[in-house]
Amino acid sequence: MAATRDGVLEALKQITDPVSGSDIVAAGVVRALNVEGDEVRFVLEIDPAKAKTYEPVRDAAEAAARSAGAGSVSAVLTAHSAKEPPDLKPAKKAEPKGPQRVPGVDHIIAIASGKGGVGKSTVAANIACALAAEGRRVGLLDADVYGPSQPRMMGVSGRPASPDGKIILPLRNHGVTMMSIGLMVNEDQAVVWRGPMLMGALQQMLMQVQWGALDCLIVDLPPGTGDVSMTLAQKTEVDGAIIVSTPQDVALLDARKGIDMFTQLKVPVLGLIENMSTHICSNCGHEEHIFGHGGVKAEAGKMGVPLLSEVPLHLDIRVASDGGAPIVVTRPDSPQAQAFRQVARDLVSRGVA
Ligand SMILES: Nc1ncnc2c1ncn2[C@@H]1O[C@H](COP(=O)(O)OP(=O)(O)OP(=O)(O)O)[C@@H](O)[C@H]1O
Repeated sequence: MAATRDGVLEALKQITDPVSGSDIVAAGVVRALNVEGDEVRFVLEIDPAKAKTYEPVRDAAEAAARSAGAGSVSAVLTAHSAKEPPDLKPAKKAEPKGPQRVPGVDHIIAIASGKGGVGKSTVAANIACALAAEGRRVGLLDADVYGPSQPRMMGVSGRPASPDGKIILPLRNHGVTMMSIGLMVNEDQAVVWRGPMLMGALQQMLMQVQWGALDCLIVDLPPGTGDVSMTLAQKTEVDGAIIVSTPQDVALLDARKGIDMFTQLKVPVLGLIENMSTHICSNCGHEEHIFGHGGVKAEAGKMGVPLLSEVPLHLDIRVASDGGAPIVVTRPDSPQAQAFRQVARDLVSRGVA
């Protein structure tokens, strides 16, 4: 008669496992039982240290299989592995990830301000162009959803192409690769974004724009300490933040809030830039401290952050920005441009850009 799998198993169950005391099937010693016609093969998986003890068990198992109708029996003693069996369950859902790097981008520097109108975008555009002048591969992301001004300042327009509907091709001018939320909406369209839309747009501009290999990506944030700044710091590894402030008391108070926010978000504050520090008359060169002088420096000292630069209020800076080429590009050797170029050199020498 031909052996059956159940018949062989029944016969093997009559043999006691010397280690556990139960039968060798229940003890999990019998593995890979294969019955084909009158040929029976199985493995006895055992602790290798007990091989001698199991010799008679194997003989008994072979005899039992024969008694169940097997013509030829092959019973092999193998060592059970110490390794856990592979876990074939679907992989657990990934834990929420911490801040991520943008592929290809070595450093990210956020340019922030506590309040609007202090010249944050002017500073961002000039620092980006100044870094490019230092030979760095630079990107500029205009994330100022409430008033995207980089297309105007950097002299770019037109909608960015997206050949496959997923990757967005950035634009380029003055040696800077750039992308602005302003290029995705109509220029005069008041952008009323809700929190989740803001975060989605920011993520899209960071991750879906083909930035290429960059030494540094400058992010021009909206003023204040809102959703965009928080999202950027929480989702992306930001190497540092630069806070722009005018010498006015109110601007300084707000700058302090900005510094606190970045400190809480564990983003190093690289320093403060005092913009519109002194007014230099474009006619006679006379210098006037319209908003007072020394306040930002004193505040920076108190907070233990460096004052990176004091940028004067100068007509040329505004005219250049409004004309689509920052002063660092139009008059690179002017003292006004040097105020930005010095910051760029400083960032490069600190290894953050
Ligand atoms: N140092 C400066 N000298 C002369 N004009 C300046 C200077 N800095 C900025 N401006 C001008 O001030 C205006 C506001 O600057 P900018 O748009 O950079 O400010 P912002 O802080 O980015 O404003 P927003 O809050 O709207 O984003 C612009 O017209 C700009 O050209």
